Amino acid sequence: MTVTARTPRLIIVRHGQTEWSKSGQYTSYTDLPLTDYGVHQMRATGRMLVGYGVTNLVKPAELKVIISSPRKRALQTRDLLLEALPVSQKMGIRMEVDEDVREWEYGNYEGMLTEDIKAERKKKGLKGQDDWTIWEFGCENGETADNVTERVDRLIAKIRRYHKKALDNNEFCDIMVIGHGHILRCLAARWVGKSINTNPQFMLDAGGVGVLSYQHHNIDEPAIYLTGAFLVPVEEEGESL
Ligand SMILES: O=C(COP(=O)(O)O)[C@@H](O)[C@H](O)[C@H](O)[C@H](O)COP(=O)(O)O
Repeated sequence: MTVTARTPRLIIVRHGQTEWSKSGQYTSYTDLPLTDYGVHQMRATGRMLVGYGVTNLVKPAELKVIISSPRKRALQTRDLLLEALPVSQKMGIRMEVDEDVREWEYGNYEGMLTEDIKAERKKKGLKGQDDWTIWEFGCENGETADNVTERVDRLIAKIRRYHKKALDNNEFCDIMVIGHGHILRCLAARWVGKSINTNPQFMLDAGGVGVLSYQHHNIDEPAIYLTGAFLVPVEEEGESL
């Protein structure tokens, strides 16, 4: 009997807590490490996320690629997520670092809080004072929504190539992207073809995990999982527990 491999998934992980994710300061290129709590968070998340236990979301052999932001907080998160796995299981995972996963470039707003950005814009008489959002107005001397859309779409195209190959060959293919608050919310929006020029209204705390996939086992029907049923996939019904 041929087993149908589970529909490919994209696991998105925002890095664990940093001093600035805690305070709400915008952090793009500033290369902060995780706080002690952030380290604890991602170790605990790793034990839940990857392994061969019945409650693990991702089985190491099915995790084909991890694509990380080049920032220290993302790479540290990746290492902590995999820390409990034996080397032999880590070796089968392709590790990539991709500039397209770096955080939205905040330009003048690096290190600032939302309320300070609004005050600054008011002082300068810029559009979007009380109602500034990064989605609509972007950042002074930083990236616009269009800039970010271009690189997120390039990233999605790469992921879809891996996923399509797996679907064509009936192979399992989970991919994990480890990045940042804004870039991953953009990724989720673009995954289902939505514009990011308006706030996509997704929440993703530091240390948060989300799952994107495809409906009906069809690469042309990308979708976002709303529930945790992926923890006990129906495909595993026949497996001994
Ligand atoms: O800097 C951010 C994300 O980068 P990272 O910590 O590397 O994931 C932002 O998301 C900030 O955390 C920002 O302060 C936050 O988005 C506040 O937004 P809002 O609640 O809409 O004012």
